[in-house]
Amino acid sequence: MTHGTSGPGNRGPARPSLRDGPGAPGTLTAVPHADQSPATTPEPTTPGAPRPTRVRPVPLTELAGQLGVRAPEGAGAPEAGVTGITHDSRAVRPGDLYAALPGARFHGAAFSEQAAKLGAAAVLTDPAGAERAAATGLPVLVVDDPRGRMGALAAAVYGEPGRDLLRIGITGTSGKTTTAYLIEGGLRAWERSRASDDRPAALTGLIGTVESRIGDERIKSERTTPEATDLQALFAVMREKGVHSVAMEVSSHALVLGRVDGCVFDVAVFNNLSPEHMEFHSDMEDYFRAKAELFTKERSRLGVVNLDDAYGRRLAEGESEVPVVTFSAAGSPDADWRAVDVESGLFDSTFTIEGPDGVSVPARSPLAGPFNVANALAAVVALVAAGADPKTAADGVAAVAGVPGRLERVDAGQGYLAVVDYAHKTDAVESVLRALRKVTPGRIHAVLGCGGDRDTTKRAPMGAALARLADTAVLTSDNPRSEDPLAILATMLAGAAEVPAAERGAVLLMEDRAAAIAAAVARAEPGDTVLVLGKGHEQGQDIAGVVRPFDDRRVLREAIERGAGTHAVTKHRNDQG
Ligand SMILES: CC(=O)N[C@H]1[C@@H](OP(=O)(O)OP(=O)(O)OC[C@H]2O[C@@H](n3ccc(=O)[nH]c3=O)[C@H](O)[C@@H]2O)O[C@H](CO)[C@@H](O)[C@@H]1O[C@H](C)C(=O)N[C@@H](C)C(=O)N[C@H](CCC(=O)O)C(=O)O
Ligand SMILES: Nc1ncnc2c1ncn2[C@@H]1O[C@H](COP(=O)(O)OP(=O)(O)OP(=O)(O)O)[C@@H](O)[C@H]1O
Repeated sequence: MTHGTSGPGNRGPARPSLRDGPGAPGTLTAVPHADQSPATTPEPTTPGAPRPTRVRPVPLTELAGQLGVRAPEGAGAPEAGVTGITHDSRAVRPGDLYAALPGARFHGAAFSEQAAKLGAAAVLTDPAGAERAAATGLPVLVVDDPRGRMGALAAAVYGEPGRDLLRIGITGTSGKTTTAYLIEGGLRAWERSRASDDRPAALTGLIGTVESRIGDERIKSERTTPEATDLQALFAVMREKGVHSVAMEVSSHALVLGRVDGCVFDVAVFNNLSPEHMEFHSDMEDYFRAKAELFTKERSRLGVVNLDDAYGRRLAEGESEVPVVTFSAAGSPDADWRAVDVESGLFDSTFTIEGPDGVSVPARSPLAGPFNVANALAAVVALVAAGADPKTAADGVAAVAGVPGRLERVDAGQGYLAVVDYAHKTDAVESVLRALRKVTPGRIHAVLGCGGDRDTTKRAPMGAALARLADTAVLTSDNPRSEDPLAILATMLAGAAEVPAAERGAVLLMEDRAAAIAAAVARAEPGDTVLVLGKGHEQGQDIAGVVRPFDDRRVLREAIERGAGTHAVTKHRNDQG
C-alpha cells in the first residue's frame, strides 16, 4: 500500500456542475464535496497467513526432486530442511523456502536479501531471478514457472494438509461469499449431527473475501482466495486444530494465478457469470474459461452447477470435465434439484427443495431476495453432494444468522429500512434493487460508487442500473484509489443520463461518501428503504493511495442517529437559490 498526502479534500472546492435540477425525479444534480476525515495509516498487518506449529522439515533435495531440478550446491544446501514456504519476502520465517516470483510490478528476487535476513533456508525462482537470489548466498532452486510449481510444492512442504479436509469450493461472479457462509452453516449442522458422547463435533472452516474461520476463530482476509503458499499453510493450521470440512471461495484470479494448485475440491460449485474483472480477463469467454478450470479433473471431483445461468448450462451440457449435479432456483424441471413454492419476505425467503427420488425438504434462505434463494439452494445441494442429509443441510443453511455486509440491516429504530450491501457489479446492483422492489412498499434511496484502478467497463452500466431502479440514486466515491473520483462519477453519470428521464429517479452526485449516505438518509420517510451499496463489510476508503477508515454500516448508523443529510441537501438547495 502506498501512502500519499493528497486527497480530494485537498483539491479545493471547484466542481463541475452536472445538474439540470436540484434532485427532483428524473433530474441530475451535483452536490459539492465535503471535508474528508483526517487520513490515518491503517493498522499494520503481518503479511502472510497463520502457520502450523508442527512441521516436519522437508530436505531441500526432496523438493528439488519434486521439481525435477538438480539439488543446489553450496554451503549447507544438501542438508537444508524447509519448514515453511512463502511468496512474500516480508512474511518469511526462519526455515522458509522463499518463492521469488516475477510479477506485474516487481520481480520477487529483488527482495531475496530481505528473505535471507529473515532466515529463509532457500529461494525458488525463475532464470531471470536466479542471479539476484544467488547473491544472497542461499541455495537457489530455478524453474521456468515458479508460480505454476508453487502450489504443489507448498502442499508438499506442509504434508499435503488438504487431503485430510473435505473441501467445497465456490466460484461464480456473484454470491461466492454468501454461499460459502451458508455452506459453512450447513457443515456445522452436519458435524453436530455426526457427533456423539465420545466424538465431539469436528470444527469447520471457511476461507473467503471477508475472513477465514477456524471454528469460531476469525482471521482477516487479504484476498478472496489466498496465494497457494498461504492457502496450504492455512489448511495445515486447520488440520492441526481439528477442522474436518471447509467451504472456500475460489476466484477467477486464483484459478488463473495457480493459487489453488495442489488442491482438489471434493465439490465445486458454480453460481453464475456476468461481466466483471474485465481489466484482468480479455473478454467474457476468457473469464468463463478461467472459472471452468475449476471443473477439470485436476481441480475437483464433482460439480454443482446453476442451470438458470447460461454459463452454468454450458458446464452442465458438456463443458465440465467432472460429473455435475444441477440446481434451479427458478424451479426448472430440467434440474436435478429445484426450489419451488418460493415465498420472499423483507428479511428472508422460504421455499421447498425438490430433488431426485422424490426428495422434498422445507428450506429457508436467511437473506432476502430471489438471488439468495439461489445461493441457499446451491449451498444445500453442495452439502448433499458432499454427503450430508438434505434436511440437516437445509436446516444448517437456514440457521445462518447473516453474512457480514450482505443485505446487512442497520437498525437505529428509524422506522424505515436501512441496508448495507456489497453489490459492486451491475448484475448484483440490479439483483438487490429488484429484490427489494418486490418486498418494500416505499421508495428506495440508494448510494453507489465504482472503484478506481479496476474494471472501467462497468461504471456506466452501474450508473444506469441505479438511476433506473432507485427512486433516488446518489452516485458517490468507492475506493477511487489513484483515479480522480469525479472522472469515475462522470462515467457513471453518463450511464445514468442514458436512461430516459421518465424512467429514472432523481440522480445526485456527491463525491464525499459520508455526505452521500447522509443525503439518502435525509430523503427517507417511514416505509422507505435506504440502501448503501458497494463496500459491504469493508473498513476503509482508498483515496489517492491513502486509506481512511470507512465502514458504511457505522456511517449509515451515525447518519440515521443524527437525522442527518437534511443539512447537506438543504444547504445545496439554498446554494441553488
Ligand atoms: C492481479 C493479481 O492478482 N496480482 C497478484 C500478484 O501480483 P503480481 O504478480 O503482480 O506481484 P507484484 O506485486 O509485482 O510482486 C511480485 C512478487 O514480489 C513479492 N513481493 C513484493 C513486495 C515485497 O516487499 N516483497 C515481496 O516478496 C510479491 O509477493 C510477489 O510474489 O501476486 C501478488 C502476490 O504474489 C498478489 O498480491 C497480487 O494480487 C493483487 C494485490 C490483487 O489485489 N489481486 C486482486 C485483484 C485479486 O486477486 N482478486 C481476486 C478476486 C476477488 C473477486 O472475486 O472479486 C481475489 O482472489 O482476491
Ligand atoms: N446469486 C447472486 N446473484 C446475483 N447477485 C448476487 C448473488 N449473490 C449475491 N449477490 C449480490 O452480490 C453482492 C456480493 O455478494 P457476495 O459477496 O456473496 O458475492 P461474491 O461472489 O463473493 O462477490 P466478490 O467476488 O465481489 O467478493 C451481494 O451483496 C448481493 O448484492
